[in-house]
Amino acid sequence: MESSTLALHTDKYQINMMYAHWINGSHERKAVFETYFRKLPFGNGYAVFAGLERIVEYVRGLRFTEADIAYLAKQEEDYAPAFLELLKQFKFRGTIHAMPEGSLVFPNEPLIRVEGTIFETQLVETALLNFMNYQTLIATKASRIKQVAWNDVLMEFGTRRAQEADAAIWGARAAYIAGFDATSNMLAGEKFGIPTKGTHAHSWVQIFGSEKEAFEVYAKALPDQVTLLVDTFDTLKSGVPHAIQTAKHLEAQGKRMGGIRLDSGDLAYLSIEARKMLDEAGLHYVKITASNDLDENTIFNLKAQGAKIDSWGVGTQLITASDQPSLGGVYKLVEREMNGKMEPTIKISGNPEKVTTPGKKDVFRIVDRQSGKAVADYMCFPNEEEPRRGGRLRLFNPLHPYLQKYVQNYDAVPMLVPIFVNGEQVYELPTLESIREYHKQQLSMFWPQYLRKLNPEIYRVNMSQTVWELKQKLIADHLKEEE
Ligand SMILES: Nc1ncnc2c1ncn2[C@@H]1O[C@H](COP(=O)(O)OP(=O)(O)OP(=O)(O)O)[C@@H](O)[C@H]1O
Ligand SMILES: O=P(O)(O)OC[C@H]1O[C@H](OP(=O)(O)OP(=O)(O)O)[C@H](O)[C@@H]1O
Ligand SMILES: O=C(O)c1cccnc1
Repeated sequence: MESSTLALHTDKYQINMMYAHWINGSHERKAVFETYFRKLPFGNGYAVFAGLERIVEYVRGLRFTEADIAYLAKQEEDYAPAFLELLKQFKFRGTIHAMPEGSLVFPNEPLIRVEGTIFETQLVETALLNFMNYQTLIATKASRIKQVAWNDVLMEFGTRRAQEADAAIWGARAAYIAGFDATSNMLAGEKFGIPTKGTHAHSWVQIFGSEKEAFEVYAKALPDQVTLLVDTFDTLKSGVPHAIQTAKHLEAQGKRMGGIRLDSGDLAYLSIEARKMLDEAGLHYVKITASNDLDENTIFNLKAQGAKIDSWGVGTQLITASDQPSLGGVYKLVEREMNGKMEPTIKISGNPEKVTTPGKKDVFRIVDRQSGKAVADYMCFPNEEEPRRGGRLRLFNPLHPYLQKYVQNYDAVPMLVPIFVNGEQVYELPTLESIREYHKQQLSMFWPQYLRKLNPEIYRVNMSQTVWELKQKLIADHLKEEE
């Protein structure tokens, strides 16, 4: 999909608010929004931030086409022609900061910060959340799978089960960021340069008179990359013996068969038996691939059972993040222009978790210089000097003040980097390979207790005393107003 056609990829209420602001004359007022999520997905200890490349493409191409304008005019008679004329001229002129893709990220810290007129900042909310929430979710799921698969080969096979084409393609990219090695989706391969891999389907075997013939024909056509699916009839009695025969024929031509794929039955038992048969035939180099509704739990269990599987094809469970199919990232107003001056703003809620943290904030990752490990993420206002100077920092939990800790001798790594400044893109999009590399480095900066899949330790995300006090003050002001 062309990014320039995405201007209407927004909720109607955004356009209505833009219109009402325009009618009211308030559309040029400045605003600052921050995106964050409140709860980590899958009970994981971290999330893997993804979606920025798509966001950059979207913002760069954000224009209303003639067709968009005509559609809006037809949709709402209320929209005045002069408003539609303004939309025709629309270009995003704001400033965006975001975490780099592949960053490990945590609840309640800004991942993207958008500054600009209320007109433009309101418009982009829906699409930004759509891209960030999906891609971050899939990258996080993929990261959990990578954790259990270690150095085995991981192939993303999800396209047929993905929630439509964009999800398949951007999901394949998110999985690759988090450590998958390849995708079966050729368009994702072409678009992003992700390595592609594939075996063959049951239909390949079924269309021939025999499994043996099917294997031979396939190996003849693709002698340098053949992985044969051995479970169409009977894995151990027919599939593996036929695959061994084909491998021997290839050997006679000086070629090596790549592997076999198991796609049903007890994958632990079958892989152990198949490995024995292959080894006995001297085919130590032939790899075993497994697929069939795999996820991090089945892979972990199969490994615990001693399965002899070298490579995993993972589809449905990954691409649909089936155990938690959405990430609840939100986009909240934290500062507004009032009488020509910027001031913090808060949203109060009956649910304490939903009370926002006012003011435009920076996020620093506090990294202990001695160990090189991350200690906490620290949110403070742009004018707060402490972390920038490397001064002694107090990390405290406002709800449990005795849980405090002082840190010094640290590096404060700014996590929100400038992407657009006054509408100009200032961020050079990294290559996918360097994003993967950066993600690996990120993982190495965390102690294992934050990374483990089951019951991970909670990593600290702290706010400065000043941020906390402002939040309390705005809550108190609000209560006074209510009296
Ligand atoms: N040894 C094992 N331990 C735990 N889970 C396994 C083991 N072997 C296979 N599985 C998983 O169990 C599930 C089996 O699903 P299912 O019963 O649908 O497969 P099947 O009947 O073998 O094959 P088919 O897909 O042809 O129906 C899959 O998710 C598979 O990955
Ligand atoms: O199981 P997933 O993790 O989604 O991996 C992709 C699956 O897609 C293919 O089968 P297909 O879906 O065509 O049929 P099947 O599942 O009935 O074998 C393949 O054989 C895998 O089993
Ligand atoms: O290449 C494969 O084996 C493959 C690709 C997509 C889905 N299932 C299997």
